[in-house]
Amino acid sequence: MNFSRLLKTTSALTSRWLCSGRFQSTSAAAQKLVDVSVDSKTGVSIVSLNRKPVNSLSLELFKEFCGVMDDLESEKVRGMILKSSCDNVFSSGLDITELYPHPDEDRFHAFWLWFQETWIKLYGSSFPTVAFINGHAPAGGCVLAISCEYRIMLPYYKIGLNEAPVGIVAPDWVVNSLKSVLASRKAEQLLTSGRLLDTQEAFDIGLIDKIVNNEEEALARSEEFFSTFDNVPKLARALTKQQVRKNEISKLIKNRSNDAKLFLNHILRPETQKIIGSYFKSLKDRKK
Ligand SMILES: CCCCC/C=C\C/C=C\CC/C=C/CC(=O)SCCNC(=O)CCNC(=O)[C@H](O)C(C)(C)COP(=O)(O)OP(=O)(O)OC[C@H]1O[C@@H](n2cnc3c(N)ncnc32)[C@H](O)[C@@H]1OP(=O)(O)O
Repeated sequence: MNFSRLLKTTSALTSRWLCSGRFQSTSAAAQKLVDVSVDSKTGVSIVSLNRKPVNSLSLELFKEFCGVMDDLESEKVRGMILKSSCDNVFSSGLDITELYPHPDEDRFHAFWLWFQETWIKLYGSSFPTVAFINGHAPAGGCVLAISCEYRIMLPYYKIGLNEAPVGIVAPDWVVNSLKSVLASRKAEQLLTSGRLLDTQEAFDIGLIDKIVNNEEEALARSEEFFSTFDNVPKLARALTKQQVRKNEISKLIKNRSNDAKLFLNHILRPETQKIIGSYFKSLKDRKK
């Protein structure tokens, strides 16, 4: 089966969840969680995550984001820049309220499948992708950034995969995305320590590609990246990218339901609930 078909193929169980209209709240449908605009100078699409205050990643945001990715694929855009509309935060990662307290099993299953779907569409997109990390990008926020091809970040923010300190093990598709950016040893150090790096440290180890001081510079650096493909036929570029990334994507596509079940079981364990609960409480207490 060719890769484009594989990307569209999913198990019957998975498609039942992805296609069902369940968990579509009317207020969420009315509020735009993902904004899209086009840079008139360059023809590049700018996709801004817009779930205030910190772009925590909910089921509704994932669904809307996947719809945007489908539109960009069919419009055959020149490139995409992923950024945030929230002050100081690119994305604060998975919405912890999807995980705690004791989530509804059906909703969590759907949530996890849409998280996978987001990764598949972003990591496997045919067009070039840049993450403009214009704020903190912990955990799931970092996953979005490393799924893009190129990362540009503002100074003095934090990025990393801080799951281990809260007793969580990242799934292999997340680990492998990180290993597609960093050498295996660096990826292991980052994951096992769960340390969040500041912008300069992230640049020094190669987690990000450029540091910029403002959005104008970010757009200019993104344009330099996109223009490296100007003389490459679009289809050849897309197929080559997908050739490089297809093993990881195929592995997840074949294992989606199982991956979701594994995480559901893990999240529902009383010990995990307890750890996430105290972590969430500490987040809330910080401001008191
Ligand atoms: C923790 C359990 C993890 C379970 C994961 C399971 C499997 C995963 C394995 C790997 C795959 C990748 C998945 C990763 C998991 C995650 O993404 S879990 C989320 C982890 N995120 C974080 O640890 C970041 C937490 N947030 C912060 O550190 C800060 O909020 C910030 C991003 C640095 C911003 O700081 P700022 O001062 O600007 O804002 P506040 O802290 O005041 O936040 C405002 C408001 O928003 C609430 N909030 C923040 N983050 C989240 C979140 N991720 N989910 C839900 N709510 C969040 C915060 O509590 C404040 O609420 P208020 O006090 O009621 O106003």
